Amino acid sequence: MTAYLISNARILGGEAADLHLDNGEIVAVGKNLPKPEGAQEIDGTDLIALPGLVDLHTHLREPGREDAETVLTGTRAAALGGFTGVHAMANTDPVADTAGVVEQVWRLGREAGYCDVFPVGAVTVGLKGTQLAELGAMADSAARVRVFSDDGLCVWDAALMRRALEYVKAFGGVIAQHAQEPRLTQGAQMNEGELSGVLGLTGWPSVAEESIIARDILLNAHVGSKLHVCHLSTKGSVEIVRAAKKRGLAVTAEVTPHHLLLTEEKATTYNPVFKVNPPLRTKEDVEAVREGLADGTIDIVATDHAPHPVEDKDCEWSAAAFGMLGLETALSVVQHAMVDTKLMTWADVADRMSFRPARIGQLSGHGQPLAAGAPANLTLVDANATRTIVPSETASLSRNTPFDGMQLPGRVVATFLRGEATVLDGKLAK
Ligand SMILES: NC(=O)N[C@@H](CC(=O)O)C(=O)O
Ligand SMILES: [Zn+2]
Ligand SMILES: [Zn+2]
Repeated sequence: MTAYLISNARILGGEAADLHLDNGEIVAVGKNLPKPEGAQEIDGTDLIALPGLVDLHTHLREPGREDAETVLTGTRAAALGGFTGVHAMANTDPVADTAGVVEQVWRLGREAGYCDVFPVGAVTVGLKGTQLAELGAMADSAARVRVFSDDGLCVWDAALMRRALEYVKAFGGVIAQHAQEPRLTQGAQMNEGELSGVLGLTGWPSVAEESIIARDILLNAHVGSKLHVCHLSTKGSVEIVRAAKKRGLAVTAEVTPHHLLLTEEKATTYNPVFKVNPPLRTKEDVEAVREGLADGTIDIVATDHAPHPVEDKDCEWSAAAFGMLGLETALSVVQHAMVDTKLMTWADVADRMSFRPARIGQLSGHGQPLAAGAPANLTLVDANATRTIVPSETASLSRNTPFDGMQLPGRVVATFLRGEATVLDGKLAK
């Protein structure tokens, strides 16, 4: 295995230091480290060293929709985005609701070798919302599942949600809820408001999200388990989570890069690339989720990378699939929305995109400080670079990025997974 000496990189955007990687670990971090024999040198001057990013919410589509994405292509996109660990959502075909399927996804990740893949287990059999899946068997499998979600669909039955929370408590698992009251969002196409009226698209009220979040926080307080809120998107949701945390109630929450940057006005284009679940909201909501992420009310950024093939997006708005790509643009969007606006530091970025998601996912080898003895999972970022997003340049099998043509700051220069380069010079290294 190649050893690396990365010289003069700014650790978490702070002071510059050298990093010596060997045998899958960070051997040393310090000033003027001697060059170890045979080590490959990387000039880290002006680059920021971050712990390998961890995504709690990725759709890799395999098994079942290999026309949209595979574990291989999705983890290549992840590595290019600076990630060393991704949680693969369960809404595949077959659904990841058994030990067999989660082990298959986990193994495909190991074989691909670009990024560790941590399968999320379905909460209910077939995502049907009626019967609990084999949560314990998935937890005990080789994939060691700790995060469970019916994402794409809400576990709307309160009794079932309660039982799921109770069940995972035994092994410290977490239920990640896609908070969407289904009766309030029937046929919904975009955010509910003045604009949805003007455009003639069925609206998706904020309260459909907020009512489930409030209910689940109370349910979880009753059970004493772990609740995580997926892709929170409204000002009201931020306020509910903030109030709950103030009361000492256990809840964690995520926001996507696109909800930190884009607003419902994108729907005026009628271009379904902007159609997503939950929908893009208002400027006021964007400000609130930014503030919530900055003050720690929202724990993490999660991409909700949701690849869809051209035929599911190249159609009229109401017929198109919900979802956007996110892995390769996440860090740039967060830099643009949060760092360049001075709302967060790079240390905060490390916290929200690596330390905390790893903690919520209960990963031992990821989300650790860049210090001697830690697994060498890290990424080097050139924050001074700018790039124009070109859909055809993605490593993903799909092209549905909402940032097409946008100029965004920052570029991932290198990514290391247990000391092995997955990305070098901004390109896949293997
Ligand atoms: N976010 C989306 O719009 N779509 C996701 C499902 C989801 O995250 O709810 C998908 O699987 O395509
Ligand atoms: Zn979802
Ligand atoms: Zn999702």
